[in-house]
Amino acid sequence: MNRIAGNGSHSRHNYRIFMVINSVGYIGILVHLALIPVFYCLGFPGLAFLNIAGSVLWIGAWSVNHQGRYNTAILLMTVEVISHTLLVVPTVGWQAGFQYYLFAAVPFTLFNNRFEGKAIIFISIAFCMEFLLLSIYTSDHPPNPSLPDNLVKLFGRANIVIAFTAQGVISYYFRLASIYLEQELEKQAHTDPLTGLYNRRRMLDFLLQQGKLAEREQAALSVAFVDIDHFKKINDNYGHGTGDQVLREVAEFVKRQLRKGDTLARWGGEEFLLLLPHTDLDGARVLAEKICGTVAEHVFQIDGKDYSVTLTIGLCEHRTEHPIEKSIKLADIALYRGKQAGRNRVMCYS
Ligand SMILES: Nc1nc2c(ncn2[C@@H]2O[C@H](COP(=O)(O)OP(=O)(O)OP(=O)(O)O)[C@@H](O)[C@H]2O)c(=O)[nH]1
Repeated sequence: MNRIAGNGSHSRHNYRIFMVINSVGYIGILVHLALIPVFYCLGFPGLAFLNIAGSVLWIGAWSVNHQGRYNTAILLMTVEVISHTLLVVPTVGWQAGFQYYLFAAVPFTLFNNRFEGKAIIFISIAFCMEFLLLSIYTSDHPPNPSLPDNLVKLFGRANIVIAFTAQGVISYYFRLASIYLEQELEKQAHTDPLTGLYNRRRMLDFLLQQGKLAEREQAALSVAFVDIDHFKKINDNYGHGTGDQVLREVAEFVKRQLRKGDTLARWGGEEFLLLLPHTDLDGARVLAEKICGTVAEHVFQIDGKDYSVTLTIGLCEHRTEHPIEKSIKLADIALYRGKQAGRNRVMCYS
């Protein structure tokens, strides 16, 4: 179980499971506690006792949920709903509507990630069979004669409202979970997992967008390749893990020096691409010099050891009569020339 121990908090993945059990748990506890005196006063001590047992199970489920034992909580709640409806519906009658809780129980059990495939189908069919059997054996019978008609109607309507509320709570958290997963997938498709920067695919979208915008507004736009010098040596001398960490640290360090509208992406390997809207070549050069200088002076601390790196930056101002792909190529040529000229420098394409 993926629980963050110690402070009673739950990992984001399990948070929704925790919340749905917690919310449904409050409903279950309140309803069962409220029904104890009701059934007792109506002369059904057996049903009052059943609600005491039900309350104990719901409180138990609520409590184990707070300990991070979500599957146990779901199991306790499911057992309670099945046995409770099985005993109450034949006693008070179909019209009192206690069978509606079986509808909410089906999606609820699907939250239990221990159940898969066949188990889910079996459990769903079991709920359906119970509902059908209760319908066959009780729906044609009049309500229990010891219960006043008005009370049976009140039970029937209250149970519909409560079962719908429980269903709503469960659906709401299902929805949150699926929205969260969609966002996660989208983020993963656009993000470089090592540095957390945009990946090449997303950067291409930005480049095309900004290229069109620059053309429409006749605004300046610059692109720059930022490349770590002799990065292979870092890998060879200190290992791939340190190389990864250097990549992360450099990415973070460069990102901190950018303006809000600038975009930095990992283009591949030890190479980053920088997109600078509303920036002409002079402005881009000033920024690139600053980045180059600060990185060269900075000491990166990784696992208690000091590392220094330098960058070579190849710059190009985008000309709107060309496609943006051409500017990327020209910035790459500038980078190559910078490397040839001795590295640790900014080279502009001219
Ligand atoms: N640790 C790590 N290394 C990577 C990653 N991606 C690429 N590399 C390494 O980066 C190195 C790039 O080497 P080269 O292309 O020769 O460039 P360089 O050593 O930086 O030399 P110059 O760019 O010419 O200064 C290779 O050794 C790749 O294996 C990565 O994600 N993590």
